[in-house]
Amino acid sequence: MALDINPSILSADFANLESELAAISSADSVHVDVMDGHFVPNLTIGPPVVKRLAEVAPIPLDVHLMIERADADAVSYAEAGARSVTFHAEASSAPVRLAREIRAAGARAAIALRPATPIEPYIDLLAEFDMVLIMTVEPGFGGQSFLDTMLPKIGRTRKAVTDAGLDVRIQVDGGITASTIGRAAEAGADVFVAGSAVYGRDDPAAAIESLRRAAAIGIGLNA
Ligand SMILES: O=C(CO)[C@H](O)[C@H](O)COP(=O)(O)O
Ligand SMILES: [Fe+2]
Repeated sequence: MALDINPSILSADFANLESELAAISSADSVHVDVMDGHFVPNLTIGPPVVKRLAEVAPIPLDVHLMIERADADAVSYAEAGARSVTFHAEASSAPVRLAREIRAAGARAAIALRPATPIEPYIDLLAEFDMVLIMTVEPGFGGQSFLDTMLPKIGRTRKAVTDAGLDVRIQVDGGITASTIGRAAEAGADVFVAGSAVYGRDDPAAAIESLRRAAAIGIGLNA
């Protein structure tokens, strides 16, 4: 099973994003947190900045939308060049239609669940998605502690994906460090977002490698 490490630029230096992207070129994708100040109490960037990031990034963009107007605005991030566009289940009134629109615009579609949102209502929709994001903190800010209480939900999601024979990635986001990533991998996650555990370190490339090793150990591989 491939294990992807996606550093979050939420913890990067926003005045030097091009060099911050170059520093994580050994990662699988760069995680871009889009916040609108309504769905979450924080405000970041929008489509024009995402478009420029896609033009200069050495690796693909994994865009995580924490926006209220997901149904209206998500497609513009696919058009801006994101490889994958993740919208929140709580923000969409028509998640199947929106996933199809994102895919039709050329990106992968993913659905995110806040900690209090169960996976069960979405199990029958999984074939419409390329990835599910299980939030392991309340969305809005970097640097929070990993919620171990999300491990059973990761496990139930892995079981549903396996039982249905689907090729759907399971991403975790929030509080991922070399100490927590193994538990998330063991529970069934295979795409790991890490902000402060990469950009909060002196050597982001070394931090990515130690996350890779710890994730592999979590699923019993000797990396
Ligand atoms: O979506 C997010 C917050 O809502 C971020 O991607 C996440 O918090 C990354 O930061 P850290 O690894 O420091 O927890
Ligand atoms: Fe995120």
